[in-house]
Amino acid sequence: MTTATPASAATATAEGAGRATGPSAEELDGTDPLARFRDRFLPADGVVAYLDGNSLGRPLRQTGADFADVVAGEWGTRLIRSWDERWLDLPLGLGDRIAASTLGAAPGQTVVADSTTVLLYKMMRAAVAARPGRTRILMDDDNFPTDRFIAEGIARECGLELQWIPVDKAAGITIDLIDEALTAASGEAFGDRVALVVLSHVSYRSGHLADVAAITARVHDAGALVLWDLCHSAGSAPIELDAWNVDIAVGCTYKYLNGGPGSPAFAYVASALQNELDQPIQGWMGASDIFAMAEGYVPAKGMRRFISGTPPILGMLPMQGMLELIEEAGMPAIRQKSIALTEYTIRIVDDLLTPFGVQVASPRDSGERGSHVTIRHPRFKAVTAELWKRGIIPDFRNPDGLRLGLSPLSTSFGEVLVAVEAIRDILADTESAAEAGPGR
Ligand SMILES: Cc1ncc(COP(=O)(O)O)c(C=O)c1O
Ligand SMILES: Nc1c(O)cccc1C(=O)C[C@H](N)C(=O)O
Repeated sequence: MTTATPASAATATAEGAGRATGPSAEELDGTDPLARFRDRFLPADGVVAYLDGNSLGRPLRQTGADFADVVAGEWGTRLIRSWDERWLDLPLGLGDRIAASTLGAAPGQTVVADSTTVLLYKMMRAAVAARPGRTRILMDDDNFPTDRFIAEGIARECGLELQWIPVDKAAGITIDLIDEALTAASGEAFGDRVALVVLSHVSYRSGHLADVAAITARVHDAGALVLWDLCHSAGSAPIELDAWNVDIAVGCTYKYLNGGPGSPAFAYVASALQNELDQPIQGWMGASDIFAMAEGYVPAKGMRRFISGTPPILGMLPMQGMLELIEEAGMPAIRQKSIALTEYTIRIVDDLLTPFGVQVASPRDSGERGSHVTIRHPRFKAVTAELWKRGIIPDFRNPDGLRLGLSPLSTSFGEVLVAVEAIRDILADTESAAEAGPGR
């Protein structure tokens, strides 16, 4: 049976908390201009607080019906004709829609295809080949494992060096760190050994938000290309790829774009660079004339060349519903809600959890923070397991980080309060159990 939605269940317990330093969860939910969107998501049985939309966004209520329509219509009735009628254009059409609503990018520069990992490989491999003679890839040492592993593989495959940028886990990636790394990679001119720099816009661990425009400009001063991983920012933080002069970006669609488990990723390549990049997985769907069945691969002009095989059309369905919500709400309002959620989270963590020795690992300045707040405590692995039993779902990241993921369109302030109060109670219980000693 489906119980109350997380938002309403959580709001009921919000009374009073946090009043000393700011509005309560109940007041914040009551005045939230985006509150109406919460009801557009499917309620989850037994879940009282879902704070993991930065790993897997929630499904929309409409998603089941959208699938049924496609199965009966485009697939079931139009059958193979749907490729000509809509599907062949979908990777680029949907890419343009993501670009307009969330990436600050003009049409013709974004494609939806493959997993994030595969697109990262294709883009990194193409980028290093476009800077012949340069021998290094630079990447921060706290980047997400898949980014690191792909770069390690490409370095091995192409005989390049992978130079790690050592990041301060709290301060994230800064312009000073980039300057130091590029200086260390200089031969005759600033950073002239570097082919490609790969960074994440929002750190999956700390939630630190990088200054993309400034860092990109610095990388360009060195004559290198930059690839930004947007997994943790697309749909939750403002992005202006064209204005920031970004070369290449890749992001997933199952977090804040709510595309569902394994939904295909997107890649952006600035127009001026597209025909210079040769991607390594040369499949027929990226060829200049798909149905010519010709001998020899000739890449399509523009973004189509980054497609390899048949695109996962069904996997592109749920995100289309979510893009409608994002278009309706607008990214400025989404960012405002994200900031309000993370500020409230930090306020009540300070109020309720610092007495237990919990530390905030995310930046305290909202201008430097994405949409999740990571808090640290040595007992958080066990605390997370207990929270999950109670229907409160954040996630744990080694060695001691509990991530509170706040999805602006689906998370309520009440959910945050319920979670933080539960963390306090569990820490208090385990502390008193420890004091009582063994045998209790
Ligand atoms: C920064 C970042 N890059 C990449 C990925 C994942 O890649 P894939 O979608 O291929 O699993 C994630 C999350 O899973 C991520 O957080
Ligand atoms: N992509 C994931 C998956 O397939 C299973 C479990 C979790 C994930 C995640 O998204 C992890 C996430 N990117 C992270 O930031 O840790």
